[in-house]
Amino acid sequence: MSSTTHFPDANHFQQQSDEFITWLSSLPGVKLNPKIQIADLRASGAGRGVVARLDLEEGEELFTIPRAHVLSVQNSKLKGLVSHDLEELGPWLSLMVVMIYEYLRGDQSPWAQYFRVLPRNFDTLMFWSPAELAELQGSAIVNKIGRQGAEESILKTVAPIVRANPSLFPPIDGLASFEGDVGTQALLHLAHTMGSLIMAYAFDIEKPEDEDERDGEDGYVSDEEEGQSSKGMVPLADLLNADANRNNARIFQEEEILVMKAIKPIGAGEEIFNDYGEIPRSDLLRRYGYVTDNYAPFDVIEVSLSNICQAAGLSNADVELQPPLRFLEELELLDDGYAIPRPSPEDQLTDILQDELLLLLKTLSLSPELLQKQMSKNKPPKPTFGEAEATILGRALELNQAHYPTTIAQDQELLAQLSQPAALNPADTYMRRKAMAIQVRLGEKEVLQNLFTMLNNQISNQANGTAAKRPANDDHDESRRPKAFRS
Ligand SMILES: C[S@@+](CC[C@H](N)C(=O)[O-])C[C@H]1O[C@@H](n2cnc3c(N)ncnc32)[C@H](O)[C@@H]1O
Repeated sequence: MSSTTHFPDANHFQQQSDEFITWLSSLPGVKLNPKIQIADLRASGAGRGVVARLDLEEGEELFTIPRAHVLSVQNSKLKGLVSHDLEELGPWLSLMVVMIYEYLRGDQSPWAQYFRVLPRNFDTLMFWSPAELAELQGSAIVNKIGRQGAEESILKTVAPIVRANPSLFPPIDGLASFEGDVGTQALLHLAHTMGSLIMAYAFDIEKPEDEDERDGEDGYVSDEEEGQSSKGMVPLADLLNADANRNNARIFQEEEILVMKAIKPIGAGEEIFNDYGEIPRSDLLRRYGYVTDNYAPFDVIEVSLSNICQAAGLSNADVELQPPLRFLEELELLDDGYAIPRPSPEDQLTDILQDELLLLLKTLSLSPELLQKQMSKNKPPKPTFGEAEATILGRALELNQAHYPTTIAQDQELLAQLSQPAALNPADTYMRRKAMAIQVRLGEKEVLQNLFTMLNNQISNQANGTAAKRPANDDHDESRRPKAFRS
């Protein structure tokens, strides 16, 4: 969400938008379609956005920004002023250093007007207090925030450059330097601000032949970032909000320019939306600090390896100690956790369970003799999904569910209370974040509930099938049947 509390000098919000557009229009090569305008969407918690003033046709150009005006490592003069090779830091941290530099230059920066429209406070999970994060208890997202890792990277790579060049990075807020505890905290805060802007606003700037995509990451730095295209802040393009499948515009990266075009007809008064991707609400909250119901179809739950092992009766999930795990690890088919998406009504369980998860469940269901046989062949078993596998998965999901302190009904009631206009004051950070956390955990519990229903159906269908085939004198023990999974 972005309301008044997120922006510097929020009393001059409209004036800043106007000055930003005046500045941007004055830059050589920039083209702005007069049919669009920046809108103040703070009342709906969406900060600034771009709306159509008049009807726009599919394919119509909304604006053009030459690559030279992108706030990036390539375009900032910092790279010529420091002895470090900034690009070696990777796309995230190099842009972070450049943004700290440009921000600290104040009015001297070519992007000064741009910084004035960017928020300074965020609802991304990096900034949540332990009490706020407790509202997400049970969700795997809490383990993906990566604050500690981000701070280690900042202190290891960004801080030495900043501290070695005090004339380029003058300390702020009356500080003597970015050294010592206070200086370090100020630098970390600045770095987190820029890191969060990069996470929620930056584009991957492609070399013309690359693909356009925003990548996944923990903290601000992904493991796979080497060799990626660079990141850049694209003025105006990043004022477009997004709302799942409501996207009606897209950026096209050409040789010298970046062009935002309508990809559908857009009516006068409609908001112009970019596409941030099919992101579960947990991850949307982590990266962008907001949620909307339209992202609910992309919700996922994540079942951990340790819950699956516990559900299968293993005493621990230690790869060295558990032969089925060691076997899969050696085949490079073992993960720490497995995401399961929200099923749509037409999905079968096996449509939505990843192959690696099916394989793990199957392997854990094998008798010691059959496991030994597979191991001697050095081949994974065929990942069929029967009653034994469904039972392990169901138990693992029950363990997942037990981590949430509230029920679906309680969450629904809390959310209804918080949705009352009197209860939701945008200036009340805790309540705003709590409302978003409830939507995330409620969505995950709904996914669990759907999965329990599907598992119960699968188990009873299989049991009925087996019963139909069973001879009349069969002494099958009913008590060994799995109990129905309760949501
Ligand atoms: C790329 S920026 C878009 C411009 C932003 N609204 C602003 O005022 O600076 C992304 C941020 O916009 C906000 N945002 C984007 N789409 C939104 C939506 N549909 N509803 C609420 N907030 C949204 C979130 O705070 C997100 O981190």
